[in-house]
Amino acid sequence: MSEVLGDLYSVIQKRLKEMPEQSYTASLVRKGKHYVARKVGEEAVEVVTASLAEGRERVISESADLLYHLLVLLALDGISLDEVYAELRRRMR
Ligand SMILES: N=c1c2ncn([C@@H]3O[C@H](COP(=O)(O)OP(=O)(O)OP(=O)(O)O)[C@@H](O)[C@H]3O)c2ncn1[C@@H]1O[C@H](COP(=O)(O)O)[C@@H](O)[C@H]1O
Repeated sequence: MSEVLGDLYSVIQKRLKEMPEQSYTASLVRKGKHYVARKVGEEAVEVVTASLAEGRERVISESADLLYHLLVLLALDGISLDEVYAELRRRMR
């Protein structure tokens, strides 16, 4: 699981560096950090809606969207996944 997130984060970092024309990540980031942050909020709401009313396949799909957009926001903030994992580890009891 964490390996998938780490691999995706690496791809996102590469897209931010190279900003290829056909990349969704690059097109998202060109719209600005406020736009990316708003997308994270929208995707979170979509997870909630799916969980309450749309069934497990939708929850899985919307959760993937949320994780992807969160990783883009973290990358824009220069926050590594290791920092987030370390915080989770610190809280673990
Ligand atoms: N994991 C994802 C991923 N998850 C979701 N999405 C995109 O997020 C969008 C979410 O759908 P929405 O309806 O909310 O948004 P939209 O209307 O398409 O777009 P907006 O105009 O609202 O931004 C879809 O366009 C999805 O394609 C993703 N786009 C890319 N990736 C991965 O990110 C990496 C880099 O991708 P590129 O930047 O496209 O090369 C690759 O490994 C991709 O597989």
